[in-house]
Amino acid sequence: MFVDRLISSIKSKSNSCVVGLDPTLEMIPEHIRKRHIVRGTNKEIAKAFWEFNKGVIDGVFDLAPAIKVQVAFYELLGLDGLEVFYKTLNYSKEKGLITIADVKRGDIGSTADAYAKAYLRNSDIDSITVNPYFGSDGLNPFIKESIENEKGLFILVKTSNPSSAEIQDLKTETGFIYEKVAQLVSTLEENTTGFSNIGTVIGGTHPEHIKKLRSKLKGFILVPGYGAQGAKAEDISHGFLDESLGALICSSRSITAAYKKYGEGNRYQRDARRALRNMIDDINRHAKIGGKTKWQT
Ligand SMILES: O=C(O)c1cc(=O)[nH]c(=O)n1[C@@H]1O[C@H](COP(=O)(O)O)[C@@H](O)[C@H]1O
Repeated sequence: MFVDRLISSIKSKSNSCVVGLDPTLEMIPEHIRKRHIVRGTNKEIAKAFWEFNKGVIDGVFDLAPAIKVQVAFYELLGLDGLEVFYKTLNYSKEKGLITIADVKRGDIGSTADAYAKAYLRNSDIDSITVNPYFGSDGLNPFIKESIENEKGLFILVKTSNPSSAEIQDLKTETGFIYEKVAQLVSTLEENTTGFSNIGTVIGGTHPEHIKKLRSKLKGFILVPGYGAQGAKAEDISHGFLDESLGALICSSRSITAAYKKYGEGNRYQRDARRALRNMIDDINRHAKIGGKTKWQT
């Protein structure tokens, strides 16, 4: 089961922090840009992204339990970028990391079925993010493929961005829209004992939402927003249950571009590692259960 693999990775690394690999040209250190980019073609930029990603993975794989790769940054470079997307997932798997392909897919049943098969039958992908806006017939193909392939899902419930309230916080007669989504997810999880393979996404920028929903959800909550978007460890702590499990805290730019804060581009691996260590210490200090911190780092 996906969730067993995830928990085992979290326990072996003693933390729940996820590194996001969302490269942009501006993020790539000078020495890597110089090596690959002459004319600025997609092929050249893709080569630079690959060297950068590989370097970050080499710098953090023994600390982080999981990696999240957001597909948009690779789609931007067409086929050359997509090749790097899949190579990055493959290399992360080789390094023993749980992989989250952040693809945020969702559609009518037949199309959702194709999306679900495309990602959940890929052996380098352990889990994906899913958009629930199509309702249960759009979600069912993802559930089916996740069960058949023992993969995980993270379904968007309350996103981290400021305007998420425009739709997700709208009130219906029987509750807020985000609550309806959480309810729908919990019906999909009905028959599970322990943690479910079907998780959710709730932004760390919305601690009250995490607090309100944690006990109603059986899966892990993927919590983006720590670092660049301003979510704090204390905000996120509501996502943890017994044994400091239940939340996966994700940060992308604050880890991969840490060298811009700490020092030189040619030390980006060391600086990504340092930023991740700081994040782990900070999150673990707040992952308290009954006043006790489970993990000492
Ligand atoms: O599903 C996600 O990962 C996600 C959901 C959400 O509500 N907010 C959010 O920021 N994300 C993703 O999390 C990452 C955040 O990146 P940083 O702000 O650089 O840490 C990006 O890949 C976003 O696409």
